[in-house]
Amino acid sequence: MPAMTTIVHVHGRQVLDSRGNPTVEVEVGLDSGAFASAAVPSGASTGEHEAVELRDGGEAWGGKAVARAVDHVNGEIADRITGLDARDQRAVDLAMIEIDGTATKARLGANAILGASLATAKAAAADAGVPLYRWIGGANAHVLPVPLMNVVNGGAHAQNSLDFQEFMLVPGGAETFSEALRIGVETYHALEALLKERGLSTSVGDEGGFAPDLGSAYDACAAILDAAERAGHRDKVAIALDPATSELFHDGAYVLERQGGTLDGNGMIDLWADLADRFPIVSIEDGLAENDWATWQTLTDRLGGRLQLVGDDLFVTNVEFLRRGIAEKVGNAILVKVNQIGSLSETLDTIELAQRNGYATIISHRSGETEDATIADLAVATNSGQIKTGAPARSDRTAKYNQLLRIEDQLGAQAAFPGWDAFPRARS
Ligand SMILES: C=C(OP(=O)(O)O)C(=O)O
Ligand SMILES: [Mg+2]
Repeated sequence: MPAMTTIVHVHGRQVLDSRGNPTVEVEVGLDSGAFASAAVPSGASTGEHEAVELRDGGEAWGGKAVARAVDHVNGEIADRITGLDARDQRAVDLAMIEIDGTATKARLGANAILGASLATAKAAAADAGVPLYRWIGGANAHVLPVPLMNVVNGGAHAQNSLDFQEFMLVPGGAETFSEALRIGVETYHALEALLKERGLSTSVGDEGGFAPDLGSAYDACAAILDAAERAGHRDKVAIALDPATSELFHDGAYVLERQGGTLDGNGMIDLWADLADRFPIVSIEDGLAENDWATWQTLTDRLGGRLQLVGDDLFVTNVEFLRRGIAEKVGNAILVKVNQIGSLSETLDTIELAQRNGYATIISHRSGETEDATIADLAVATNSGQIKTGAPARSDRTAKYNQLLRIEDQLGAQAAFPGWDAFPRARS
């Protein structure tokens, strides 16, 4: 007899993401009547080795590749997973991976597979009558993440004078998630006032952070600290950077086009060391390019004892790349983006491998997002302790922050918040 959690309905459609580009949304319905949908995010500064999404640049409605992904959801994927038990997440994910038949999900599309994968988990949670974080994480899911809030944007996410992509505020001195969020928004608002006073632009980049024409990374870090000071939170915040340097790496050199100048790998390491000497920096993501593994080793050797060094493009949420990183002592943390690998089960495998090997895990959005807040639940489910989901403004980003506020409220006294403990290397 089929279980009440048998998948009886799978339907995909196009919806818009935060950049106004079409993306995939998938609905999954179960025999019990439980029902859920999930929408898939999309990056701009994508890693070369990410799972392949079927996506066209900017062609709203009728974008041919997204339409193909949707057709695959409504055709092959629906045919294959209808009749499976939604509680068997791995079986559902493996079935889709198998019929795709490629190493990178390029045939059916990582966006088609991920939409069905996440909607399956949400439908199963709905059927069980438990929150998604509890369904995915089980009895011990209780740690709210420290938010790495991207308040100054540059690089591929903005058209300003900053070569580096993200300057994030880290309110690790808070006692709770909601206090951290309050520190974040008050500093964000103070930063806006400060930029206005200096005659700088307060228009924003893709993730809602301001995109002013600041002169350099030094000026961006100083402006964030000035804003924190003005908001009365200077003693409770630190800074995290994501320079996304794969975007800057050309012919073996790092080309800082907007600021002028070119650095080699060791020059980049010197720059990070100098910035970390001058500012309270706790984390640097993609401080070197995705294929510059040898220099990454030097970076980790030099700065890994005192900084969180995060692989995003470097590891692409993929156990194979992370295994290499662990073996070669490269990096000490991994950015986790569900659409880089394309299924929930594989994402959980990567997180588990990282946690077992002492690598910190930061659950992350993409620069192209939707109102889907699954990553908020995923952060609590895995007790990751850190989340990266943009500025505390614009509803594609606040959807995640608001979901974390709900979870904190639901957990009540059970909710834990790691604060600076989430950054053990930066504390030593
Ligand atoms: C969120 C990021 O940007 P994107 O989604 O464009 O890769 C990132 O590089 O960490
Ligand atoms: Mg990144």
